[in-house]
Amino acid sequence: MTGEAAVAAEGLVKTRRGRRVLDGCTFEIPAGAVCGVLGRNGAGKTTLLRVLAGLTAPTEGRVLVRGESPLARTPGPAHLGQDKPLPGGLTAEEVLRTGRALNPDWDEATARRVLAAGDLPEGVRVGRMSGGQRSLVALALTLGRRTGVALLDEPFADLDPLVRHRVSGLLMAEVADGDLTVLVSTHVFADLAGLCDHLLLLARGRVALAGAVADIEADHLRMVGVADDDPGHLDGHTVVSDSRTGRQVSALVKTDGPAPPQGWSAQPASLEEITLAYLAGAGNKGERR
Ligand SMILES: Nc1ncnc2c1ncn2[C@@H]1O[C@H](COP(=O)(O)OP(=O)(O)OP(=O)(O)O)[C@@H](O)[C@H]1O
Repeated sequence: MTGEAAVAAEGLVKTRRGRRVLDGCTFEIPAGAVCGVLGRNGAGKTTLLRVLAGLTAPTEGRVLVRGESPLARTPGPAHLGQDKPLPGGLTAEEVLRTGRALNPDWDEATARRVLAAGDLPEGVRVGRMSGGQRSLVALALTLGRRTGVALLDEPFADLDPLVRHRVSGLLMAEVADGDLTVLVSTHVFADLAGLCDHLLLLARGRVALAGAVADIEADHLRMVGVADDDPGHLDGHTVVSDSRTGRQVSALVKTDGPAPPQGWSAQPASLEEITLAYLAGAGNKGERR
């Protein structure tokens, strides 16, 4: 594990009630990346983001955020949890004032840009806001904390489409402008498309796929051909997931060579196709890879 990555994990295990909910995760995310964290329900995304935020310690292995253990960093990385706790009696303005008072490296301009994405009514207390409006205030409070790494757990879940679009644009601008790395978990593929240049896919607490989106796209193909048996490998290409109609097989493969096998056609696969193939493949072919 190099200290140069913005976020890194090595052999990370987290057990809950004796069960390994993170099971040997190793990955590195470079500075300046926007990394989508994907996985099925219960895959371990929230647990991973909480470990990276320093809110809970690894059971085994270690994580580094900007070269340090998040447990040793004060303040820890900016983290937006799914519960988004906020004092219901404060207005958005008062929440930002509190953020400013508590954080020496407070970034008022960014916090205000996030709030402005939602056209919030003035003077309304957080407790009387809609769910989406409250989420936006929580996101403003999180991104106002200039810690270099933002860990966002389903930040878009209850934002309307226009606010999602604006917040995505704002995140990309923040990353392009400065020294920020973002990890963002979501179940909605459309939230990630265009926003993320890196991907971390978790399946049952393990890293199923990680890396730069461009590399992942370059490394996978959709191959179609005829086969009698389920293909585990196609001339060295590793089958991630396949489906069959009669004898015709359509396989999503991690390509290890330039040419498809004789009689098979190959075409590029979209990131969504690749991700879905890994999610499907992890359920029934995990041992084969
Ligand atoms: N405090 C806890 N005590 C016991 N088990 C827990 C606890 N927190 C999480 N888990 C378990 O850890 C596993 C991973 O949970 P986690 O919330 O990290 O998944 P997730 O990928 O974020 O899921 P979702 O997409 O549904 O939010 C689940 O099986 C969950 O039941």
